[in-house]
Amino acid sequence: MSNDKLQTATVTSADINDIKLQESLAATAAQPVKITARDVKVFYGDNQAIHGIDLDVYQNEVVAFIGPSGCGKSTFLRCLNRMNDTIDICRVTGEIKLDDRNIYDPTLDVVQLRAQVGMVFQKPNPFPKSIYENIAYGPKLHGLAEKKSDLDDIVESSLRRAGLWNEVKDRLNQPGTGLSGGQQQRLCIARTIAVSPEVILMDEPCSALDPIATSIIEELIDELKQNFTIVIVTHNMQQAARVSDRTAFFHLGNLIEIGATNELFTNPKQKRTEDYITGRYG
Ligand SMILES: Nc1ncnc2c1ncn2[C@@H]1O[C@H](COP(=O)(O)OP(=O)(O)OP(=O)(O)O)[C@@H](O)[C@H]1O
Repeated sequence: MSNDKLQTATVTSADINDIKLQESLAATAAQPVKITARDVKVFYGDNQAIHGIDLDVYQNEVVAFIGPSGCGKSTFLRCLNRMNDTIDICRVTGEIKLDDRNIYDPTLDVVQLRAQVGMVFQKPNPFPKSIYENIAYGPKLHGLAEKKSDLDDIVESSLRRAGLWNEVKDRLNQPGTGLSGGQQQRLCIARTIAVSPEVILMDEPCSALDPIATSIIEELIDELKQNFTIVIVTHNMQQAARVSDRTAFFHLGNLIEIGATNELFTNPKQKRTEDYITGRYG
């Protein structure tokens, strides 16, 4: 929480200037809706963590979720690929659609959904396998490669797209866990990309990384949005300002405001948003 406070007070005009607002707004408006969430509520046992959220995510945009600790950012993010299913006491109501498909449809294949809507976690979590196998595992599971050469191609292209190929091409058989933290996180991004997702969810993907590794991931996010829709939870408002087209501010399980990132940071519509971004609470 104190971390929040440190970071909230210092979104500078330089950060804001980094945002290509006009481009991103035009791009966003022109894109179809990829994810539709309506009246989403989440309960952990008797405790309601999310209170009826409505939100659209457009194709090929980057949306950042910000808000104080415990406001429900991760909980809502995990709804988008049914990761909350893995928590016994968690119950989700409302409707979430990926394109036109209700992802809570009981006949839906959840493993397939999580390939379509991949996830990168706070702490890099490579499998205890080689770099090659970390990437190849998903495509093998989903039957995406018929021959070894197809698999090799997927491994190479995924590592290239995650900006890691040149650093690991000569050590593909070494353990993924032997890479640096930033490299491990890019390996996890490559692993996500390898099964051809449409959406990538990132839950504080840089919080365990140093500033250099963080800036590499942020640049990568900018490239990935050419091909993917990205939703990122971040505690770091400068990061939200740098990487996202739109920002959603959450508070106490409610979505208070969502808008173009520089609008939200420079001219928030809600008092609670303003108080948060100016560091009045964290
Ligand atoms: N597995 C769980 N079991 C029970 N309650 C949970 C669980 N995960 C989250 N919660 C509760 O749900 C609420 C929202 O938590 P969540 O982690 O989604 O917030 P957050 O905004 O992502 O927080 P942070 O920024 O600290 O990660 C909190 O009250 C939290 O205690």
